[in-house]
Amino acid sequence: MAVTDLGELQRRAAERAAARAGGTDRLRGHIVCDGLVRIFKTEGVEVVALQGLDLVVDRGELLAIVGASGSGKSTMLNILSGLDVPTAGIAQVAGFDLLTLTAKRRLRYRRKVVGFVWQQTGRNLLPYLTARENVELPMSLVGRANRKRAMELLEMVGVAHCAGRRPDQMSGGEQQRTAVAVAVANDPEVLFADEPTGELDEATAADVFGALRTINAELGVTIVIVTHDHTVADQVRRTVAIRDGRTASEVRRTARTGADGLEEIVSEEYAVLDRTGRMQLPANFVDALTLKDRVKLTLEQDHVQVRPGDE
Ligand SMILES: Nc1ncnc2c1ncn2[C@@H]1O[C@H](COP(=O)(O)OP(=O)(O)OP(=O)(O)O)[C@@H](O)[C@H]1O
Repeated sequence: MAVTDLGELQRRAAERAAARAGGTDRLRGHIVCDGLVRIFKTEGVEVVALQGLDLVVDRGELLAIVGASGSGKSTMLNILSGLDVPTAGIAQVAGFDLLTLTAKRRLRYRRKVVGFVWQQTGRNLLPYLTARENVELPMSLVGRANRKRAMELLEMVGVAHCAGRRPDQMSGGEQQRTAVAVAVANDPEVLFADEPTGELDEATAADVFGALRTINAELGVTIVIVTHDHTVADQVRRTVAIRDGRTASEVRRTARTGADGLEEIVSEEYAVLDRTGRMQLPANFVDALTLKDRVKLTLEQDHVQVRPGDE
């Protein structure tokens, strides 16, 4: 799918999301993490996996979260998916407070409010069911099997031709696109995808990202893709980087009309400023000027200047 479609798809996603929410004023903060802390204790040793992570995702957004191995991505996703409970902080998704969920509400949350796509295709699909039956299964779990809808969803993600095939008769990319259809079978408000393209080559991965973008635009589902693959930034409008259990920076891509009248995509890098005014400089900025220990700050009329401190 041409990346220049991104602006149009995002506009459509926002419209659908607003329709679902009952107005544009209710779009803010579909997912909210505030000062999220998760400490693991093993054999007397404490590991701080999340140390005050802040994140706000609006309704209808398609967002990627990137970070190196060990940065806390899985820990965050486990909390947001209701599998784990944070040590401290705020975690809310679609109005559900994930720190105080009862067992009953947790089940409802996991069955109806959120959908998942995992890296391992085996975790997404049952091997002895066809693609269509796989999509129908979560529907029947809530008593709403609907063959026509299952076919529509398979069509939306571009794998209608696989409806009658079992996973072992499909390619890795087709399986993951089917997994996207399964994940939205019960019309969830939020979809979490954990390394959905981790086992695929680049071209096949692009098809899966295309399927996620279409679902985002057509159904207005808020989508969070978690990955260590930085090329995902080319596939979405907003990419948030996590470092050491904190949100460190983000890249936003916006469509602009250039001087030649053609739409162009512009990428801009942002740092996340927390409530106490802390921010982290991107590693490449620090390296480029060999900044260390102390930097000199000057407040200008409309910006803040950061210089090496030893000048
Ligand atoms: N159950 C656990 N017990 C102890 N430490 C843990 C546990 N889960 C995660 N950690 C630690 O927390 C930190 C963050 O881990 P996490 O799995 O969230 O990172 P990640 O970004 O998802 O990495 P990867 O991309 O390799 O999956 C790591 O230092 C990890 O060793």
